[in-house]
Amino acid sequence: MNRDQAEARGVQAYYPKDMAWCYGCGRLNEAGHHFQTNWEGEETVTTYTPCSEHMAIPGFVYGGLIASLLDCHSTGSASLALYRDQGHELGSDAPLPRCVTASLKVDYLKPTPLGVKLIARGKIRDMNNKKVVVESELYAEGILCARGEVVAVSMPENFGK
Ligand SMILES: CCCCCCCCCCCC(=O)SCCNC(=O)CCNC(=O)[C@H](O)C(C)(C)COP(=O)(O)OP(=O)(O)OC[C@H]1O[C@@H](n2cnc3c(N)ncnc32)[C@H](O)[C@@H]1OP(=O)(O)O
Repeated sequence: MNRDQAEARGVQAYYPKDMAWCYGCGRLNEAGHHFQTNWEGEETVTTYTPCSEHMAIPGFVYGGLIASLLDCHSTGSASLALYRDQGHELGSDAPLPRCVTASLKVDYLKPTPLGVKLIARGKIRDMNNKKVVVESELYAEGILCARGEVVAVSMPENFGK
């Protein structure tokens, strides 16, 4: 895969197979959302168009879907940020940093309409070699509908053990 293809596909296209099953962003999870996150300048961006099954109230998106989008957008952003900090860009051979969610906060500011493209835009607010704080805004048709803050932490070798 070359650099242009990498930018089109997002960081999740590079997660190793055993890490590609997340319901939000795992490319191998057939039932999942397949979110894709990449750089746009100094921001990170993830887009998704919810359909009727993602409904909360007729016409409006379920908040849990928004939280999922901000969650995976942020862990993907954290991987991208640590990777760039290590001097790598998508498409290089070095292994990607693996990040999990330690904390997820969402503020729902306005009802989010169904059936239109949602755009999550993230900024790296704080970072060290094992923790990244990502602040994000979620827009629908140019309207700011939600804000998120995620603390993403490098996945320990003994994760789950
Ligand atoms: C390429 C493949 C990709 C692979 C990607 C995998 C697929 C995508 C995943 C999608 C997202 C998910 O759903 S992930 C699944 C949901 N999340 C989980 O199951 C995580 C469960 N929790 C844990 O395993 C653990 O609590 C960790 C790993 C999150 C933290 O472990 P720890 O042992 O406490 O970490 P520790 O070294 O002490 O802390 C490191 C830094 O993080 C801070 N910190 C720790 N926990 C928190 C917290 N809750 N809120 C705020 N900050 C925290 C500490 O203060 C410290 O900051 P400082 O002193 O350095 O400043």
